Amino acid sequence: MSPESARPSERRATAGEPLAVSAYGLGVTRGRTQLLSDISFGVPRGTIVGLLGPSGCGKTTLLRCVMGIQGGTTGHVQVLCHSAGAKALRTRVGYVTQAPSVYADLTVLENLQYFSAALGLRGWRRENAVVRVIKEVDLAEYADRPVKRLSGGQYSRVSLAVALLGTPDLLVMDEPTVGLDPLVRRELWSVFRRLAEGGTTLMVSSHVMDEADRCDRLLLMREGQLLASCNRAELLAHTGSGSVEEAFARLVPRKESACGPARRGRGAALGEAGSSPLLGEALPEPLSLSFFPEEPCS
Ligand SMILES: Nc1ncnc2c1ncn2[C@@H]1O[C@H](COP(=O)(O)OP(=O)(O)OP(=O)(O)O)[C@@H](O)[C@H]1O
Repeated sequence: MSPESARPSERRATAGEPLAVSAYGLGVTRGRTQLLSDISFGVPRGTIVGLLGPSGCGKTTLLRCVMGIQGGTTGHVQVLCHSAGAKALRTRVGYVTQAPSVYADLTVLENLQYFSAALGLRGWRRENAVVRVIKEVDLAEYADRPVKRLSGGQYSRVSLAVALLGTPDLLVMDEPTVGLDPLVRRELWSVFRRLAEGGTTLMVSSHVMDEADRCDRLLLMREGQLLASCNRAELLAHTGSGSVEEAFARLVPRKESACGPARRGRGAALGEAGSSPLLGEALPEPLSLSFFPEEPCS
């Protein structure tokens, strides 16, 4: 895998192209706790969007909303022109959860055959899908090895291979690189970039801010709220920062965005400045840049 292939393209969506994911006024309440508040953003197709924020800020909850499996939600989430969780999305959206979702006692091949059968693939379609995903994640030489005898990075690639079986248009990944060493992380990001170049849209969560360098666009979160929705260059320019980590720190205490008011309207992050559900402190207006005219889904 070439390191060059892992470079973000800063790709921008073509005007008029429907977004892969759009969220408007998304909120999540569990019991008396508000986990997400008034989150709005758009994900252009064929891009890698990094969902970044500290542990516990709500990344998993937000990704579960995109998958349509989160309870207690308000607002709207559209995925590939369907409501999140719609039956039509089953083979079009892949989900890599934080917890391992493959069988440790089975080999790579057996896992892939099992999950492709569960997807309804039969005969040559199943065989083709298995061969394709093994190639996509570079696991051919480990195909006959039980998953429990793989390294952390190889294990993550098996989960990714399972998510790719249905040829998803959107891949949602919850901290896929957590706990992996820098070289393995780099390899995985090369796989993500290759997938994006092939047209797949990727939403990848991480609490490691330097992973932002690998993404086309960023969603920065804190305390259940969206701080920013823009690309890395815009974020750095508008906060006058040298790194995403510094930009994040600068955004948190601000009451107003230095780049002017966040845009409002379709496709913009619409969150209101207000009270943090978890800390009770005021959070700033979200920084919301470079939004695209969205073609309505027909
Ligand atoms: N069912 C629930 N009821 C109440 N609170 C919950 C529930 N599920 C999660 N939470 C809380 O919601 C907050 C957001 O959790 P979430 O798992 O989405 O965060 P995260 O950013 O993905 O964290 P991490 O990076 O550690 O995985 C946390 O404070 C968590 O304790």
